[in-house]
Amino acid sequence: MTNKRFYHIGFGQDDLGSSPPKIALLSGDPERSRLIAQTHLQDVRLLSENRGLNSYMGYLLNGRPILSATSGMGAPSLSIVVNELVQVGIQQIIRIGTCGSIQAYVPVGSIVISNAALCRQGAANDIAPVEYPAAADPFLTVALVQAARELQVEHYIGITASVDTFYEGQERTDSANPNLMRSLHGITEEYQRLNVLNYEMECGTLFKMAGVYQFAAAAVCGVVAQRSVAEEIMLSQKDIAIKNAIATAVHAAANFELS
Ligand SMILES: O=P(O)(O)O[C@H]1O[C@H](CO)[C@@H](O)[C@H]1O
Ligand SMILES: O=c1cc[nH]c(=O)[nH]1
Repeated sequence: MTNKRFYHIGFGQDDLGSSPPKIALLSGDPERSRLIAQTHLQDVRLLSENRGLNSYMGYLLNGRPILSATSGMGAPSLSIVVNELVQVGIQQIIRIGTCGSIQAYVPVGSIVISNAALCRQGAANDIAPVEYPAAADPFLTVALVQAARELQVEHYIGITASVDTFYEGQERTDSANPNLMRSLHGITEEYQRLNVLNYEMECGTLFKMAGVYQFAAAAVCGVVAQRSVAEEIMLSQKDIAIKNAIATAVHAAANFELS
């Protein structure tokens, strides 16, 4: 054990006690990390609030120790947090995110469980070659699917497009930049035809890191936008989408057989 406190996440192994967690729930939004800790964990302890990367330690109902941590938005921030989480002993990471559906049959409010990612992310290229697969851990992913079934949460399993920008990279034109590069015009339709389910901004890099670092990663995202209809976030259904994603991930984390 080392008492090193990691520069970005703001805590170290010594802060995790004698039975440290091996599994982490990782949200983009610090408010989501707090919500998870407050509503789903027992004996919660705030570990750090450094740079908005809030981290909490607590216990699931079955007594399993767990972290609720924050990646921030996008792959560069996620890559720093994940690197440091692995250094404090984390071996399984479930990303709990939000996403935009690009398939008409995947509605707002439902969840997407990613079995792999189309990784169009610069940070991932510092970790592995562009051709390196961005694949979710099959066992952790099955645990998510099982959890969604048991909780009767409407869920879809498939490929997620992970990109670096919310606006240009996801072909949004109703923004400060209406001048999309030619290469991005029609990209959403192309992905639809390739059976990609959704857009978000972290899974691809997370999955590649898992392959290289040898930890298990999976992802569940609540659908908060329906891109076949509109560019906007459907705020009226954001809370239910997130609630569904959190409940599914927490259930899976409790039932997953730890190595
Ligand atoms: O809700 P989170 O987990 O942040 O995930 C999604 O939301 C952010 C964009 O709004 C990006 O980080 C994207 O991946
Ligand atoms: O459309 C969306 C919604 C959430 N997160 C994204 O990256 N895109």
